[in-house]
Amino acid sequence: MSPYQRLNKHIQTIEQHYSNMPQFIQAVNEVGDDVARYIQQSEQPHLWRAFTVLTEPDRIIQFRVDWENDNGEFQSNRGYRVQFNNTLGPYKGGLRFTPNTKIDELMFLGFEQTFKNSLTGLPMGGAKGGADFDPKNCSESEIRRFCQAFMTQLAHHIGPDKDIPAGDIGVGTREIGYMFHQYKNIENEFKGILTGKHPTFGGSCIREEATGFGCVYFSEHMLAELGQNLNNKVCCISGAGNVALYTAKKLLQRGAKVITLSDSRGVCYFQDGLTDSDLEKIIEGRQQRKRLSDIDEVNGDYIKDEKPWQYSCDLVFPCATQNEIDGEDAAELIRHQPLAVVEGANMPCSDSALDLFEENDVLVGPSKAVNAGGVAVSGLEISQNRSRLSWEATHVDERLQQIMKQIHEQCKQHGKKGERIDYRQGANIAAFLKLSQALSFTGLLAS
Ligand SMILES: NC(=O)C1=CN([C@@H]2O[C@H](COP(=O)(O)OP(=O)(O)OC[C@H]3O[C@@H](n4cnc5c(N)ncnc54)[C@H](OP(=O)(O)O)[C@@H]3O)[C@@H](O)[C@H]2O)C=CC1
Ligand SMILES: O=C(O)CCC(=O)C(=O)O
Repeated sequence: MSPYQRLNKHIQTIEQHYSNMPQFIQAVNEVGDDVARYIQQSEQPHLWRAFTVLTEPDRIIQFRVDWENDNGEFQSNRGYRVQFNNTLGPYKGGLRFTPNTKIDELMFLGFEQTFKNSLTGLPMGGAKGGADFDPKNCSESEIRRFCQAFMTQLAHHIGPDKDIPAGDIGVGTREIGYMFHQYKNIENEFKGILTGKHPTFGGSCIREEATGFGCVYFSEHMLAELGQNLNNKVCCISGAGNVALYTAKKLLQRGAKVITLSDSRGVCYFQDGLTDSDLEKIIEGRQQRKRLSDIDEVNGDYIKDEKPWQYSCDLVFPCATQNEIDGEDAAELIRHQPLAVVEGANMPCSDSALDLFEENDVLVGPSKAVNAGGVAVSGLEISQNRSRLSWEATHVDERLQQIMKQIHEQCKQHGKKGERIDYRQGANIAAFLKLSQALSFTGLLAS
């Protein structure tokens, strides 16, 4: 059997074994296509074994989270941590609190995180976790009690040399603060067991902004390859959370025009462009846990049940959630011939959307490269915690810019297809080669 056939057989095994995990299979297939082609073209058959290791999680942890609501009633939720792969360093990746959080989602995110973290060049393995908890329907005290109960269980499984979680959807600086405090209470130790902490107690400057800022830095490198820049570019952003808002902030600083933000209920359209003052109000509203539709006095029109993909724009920044651009949305976007889709969220484009973008020559910046700035600054937070230092914001931002530049370089190096750069292939192969090289020294690849 050729290595290519063995690899395909392995993908089939994954599809059978994890048949109830469509998002995980989607992510594995997406990387697997590029890896299989690379193995065949480079005639390095031994590498297929690395892919089999990298597609099985090291560990899946599930626990019950019991917490008390404001009526004094006990509630139970499911908490998870998928420790996907620690070849390059301690497990690292965010925690997500949404009512729909399930293992499938965390498996795909842990798998992607392993590849993403490898691209940063920092010593971090990949993981993802969370709970099927809905902070939107809870009071602040209930959220705090949930975070404490969640950490009481998670604390058994994490540590500065073991696994260092951070935030993701539904988990921001405030929730990280509640969980960090609980860990201290349990262990009586001030340890860097979470990143995304507030800078007053060990968090890194710029971590909150890092994912969004990093997306924009990456998009600037993509545009530079086309001899263009961000000035006056019309941009559609989805989402109105951490990634979306700091993407918007940096885009405004660069002279771009942002015409949309959105949430799970609709889109806010800014015909004349989002202003700094609109953005400040939205960031403030978010801190008060307000919905986008409830934030008054901004110059945008909120349109219920609509997505941002109907508007003509130069750049598309999906920054909300996975598979938020399906084939139909992609067809709608293509009508306006955008220059690029820059994936701020993890895996925001469905397979059919990606196929359509490729057929129509729309560049796609893949999430594992584009949004790696967040986890990269988390990596810098770990370094600061280890050395008991706090770096200035300008220093962290410079490091972030360097890291995004070198991620773009890796995509370019491994993604060249004639005159064009296939960023997805570039990111997948660069990450795979780094991981497989490290794995080759562990003895696990011996055949
Ligand atoms: N935070 C980080 O540092 C990083 C985040 N990411 C990824 O970026 C994406 C956004 O995360 P983040 O900004 O942190 O999360 P937040 O919780 O801060 O914001 C999420 C935003 O997305 C919207 N949203 C969530 N689900 C849906 C949906 N099904 N349809 C439409 N909109 C939706 C939310 O709207 P609503 O309020 O209505 O639910 C909200 O506006 C995720 O894919 C995450 O994994 C990637 C790298 C790092
Ligand atoms: O900062 C981190 O550790 C997590 C970031 C994250 O969850 C992601 O990159 O998707």
